[in-house]
Amino acid sequence: MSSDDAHQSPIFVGVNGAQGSGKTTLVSTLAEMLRQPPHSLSTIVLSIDDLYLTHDLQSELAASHPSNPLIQHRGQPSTHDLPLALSLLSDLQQGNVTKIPRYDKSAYRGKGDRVPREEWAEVNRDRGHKTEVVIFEGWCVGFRALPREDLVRQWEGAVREREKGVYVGRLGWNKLENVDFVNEALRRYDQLTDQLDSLIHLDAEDPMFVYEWRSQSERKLREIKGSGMTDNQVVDFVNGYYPAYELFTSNLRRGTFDEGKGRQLRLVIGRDRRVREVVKM
Ligand SMILES: Nc1ncnc2c1ncn2[C@@H]1O[C@H](COP(=O)(O)OP(=O)(O)OP(=O)(O)O)[C@@H](O)[C@H]1O
Repeated sequence: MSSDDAHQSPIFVGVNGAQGSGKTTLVSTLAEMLRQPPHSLSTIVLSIDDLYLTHDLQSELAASHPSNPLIQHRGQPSTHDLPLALSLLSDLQQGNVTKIPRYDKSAYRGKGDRVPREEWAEVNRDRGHKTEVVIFEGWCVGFRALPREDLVRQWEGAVREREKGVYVGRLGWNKLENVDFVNEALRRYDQLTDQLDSLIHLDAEDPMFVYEWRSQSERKLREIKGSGMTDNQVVDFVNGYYPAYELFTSNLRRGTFDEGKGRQLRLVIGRDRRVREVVKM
């Protein structure tokens, strides 16, 4: 048997957390720990943000659904390149030499575009050091679509709350067909989620923290680089994502995997991003 035949598939660890919840900090620490003795595991970090559609394909998607504000820019399920993601995961699984896509969020004045392939990093070239752990992070990694009747029930509830003036989220401001489009697109992401061996969920005690966290990072950008979103721009920006947190977080809290205990870790974090509770599921 050749050494390639003996290749063992890497372990795929998903990391889900709202924007600004501390995913990058967690995954870089985790990757570094795994690379060091006594583990000494060849570990790569993959972000779903690097798998967004190219600028051209995103523009086509937006133009083909002009009345859906949720998909006019990158972010929601449907705005990632699933065929690219699936072929990448398959290559990693098989230990093939492959390149890791990269996305530049600053291209096209912040609209973003994929970086040319020649600039992607290559992995698995060295037969003796095949990837053993893949950490796959992103704000929607591990999310599962809702059965349509649940989606409709949640959306109707949000609309009723909005009419009574007690509503704090964003879901109820959207048309059902728009959130339905995202939910149906997410169903296709099962092909990615089903390849995960385990998932770490950074679960904000209150998902509304995301507005504050984003404001903090934009304020820092303004200080360092002289440009960054104002607080009002942050509210508009996060509004575009927020319905997904409302829809898909409770499902994730129940567990993303049907089978196998001990595959999911829920870290409940407070406003200061410190862990308040650890739940092994
Ligand atoms: N455990 C923690 N305790 C306190 N602060 C933290 C913790 N983890 C991260 N932070 C801080 O929170 C901020 C956001 O962290 P980070 O960039 O890791 O989040 P993120 O989820 O990757 O954000 P984004 O989705 O916007 O890329 C950073 O300033 C980081 O230093």
